[in-house]
Amino acid sequence: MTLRPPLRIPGITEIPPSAPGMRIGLFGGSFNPIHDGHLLVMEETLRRLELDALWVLVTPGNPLKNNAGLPPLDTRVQAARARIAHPRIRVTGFEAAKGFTYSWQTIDFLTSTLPGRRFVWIMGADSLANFHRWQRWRDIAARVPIAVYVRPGAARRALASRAATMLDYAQIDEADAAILPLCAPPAWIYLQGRQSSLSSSAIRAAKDPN
Ligand SMILES: Nc1ncnc2c1ncn2[C@@H]1O[C@H](COP(=O)(O)OP(=O)(O)OP(=O)(O)O)[C@@H](O)[C@H]1O
Ligand SMILES: O=C(O)c1ccc[n+]([C@@H]2O[C@H](COP(=O)([O-])O)[C@@H](O)[C@H]2O)c1
Repeated sequence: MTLRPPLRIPGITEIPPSAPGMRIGLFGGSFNPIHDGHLLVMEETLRRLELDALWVLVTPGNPLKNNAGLPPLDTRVQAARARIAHPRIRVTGFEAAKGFTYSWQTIDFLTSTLPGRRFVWIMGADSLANFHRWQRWRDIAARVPIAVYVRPGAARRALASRAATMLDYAQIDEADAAILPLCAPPAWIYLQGRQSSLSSSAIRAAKDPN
């Protein structure tokens, strides 16, 4: 297992409270910076998957991205908290405290140490398009249901992707979104709905055109 040096920051890297039976969405991201597209995905998945909680997992660094220039974890966590005013959403950087690099590590840890929770991994359609490049992506799909939210410009690539094709048999109907957290994995859903064309990279480029 690849580990980073653990980074514990009080108030930033704790795991949110939970109880058996809770339906908990896990929404990982760099959030550099957080924007309304992220908030849209959170609102829609909370409502349509009938989640009790949504944990925003601010990553210490996406292993497939060049993370030079990525602001510190606590800066991104605090900025996300400042933008989110929802009683069921918690923002945490706990992956850093565990030294995790890959999402399978996070999912393996949460599902084994917090039994009985109904975890669902949430991602935008652009992430599904690259999901087959994630380390142990098949293990992730075998461990938790996955909700994919539509993103402008990514739909075709996402639905034709290697992961979507290989998991075709496990896709459930959009109308059944509310039962996704109860489904035995592999199970995934593609959610259409309100869309946002915002991206963190466009926001960064607008701020610093050089
Ligand atoms: N506008 C959007 N619509 C749907 N999903 C989104 C949108 N923006 C981000 N996401 C999803 O949110 C998660 C976190 O994304 P991330 O923090 O990398 O933002 P980003 O805007 O994609 O950043 P960047 O442009 O730097 O790649 C990912 O699963 C991504 O697919
Ligand atoms: O585990 C992997 O191999 C992996 C590869 C790419 C992205 N991820 C995770 O996907 C989430 C979205 O990342 P990002 O940078 O697109 O916001 C975040 O939680 C990353 O850690 C995970």
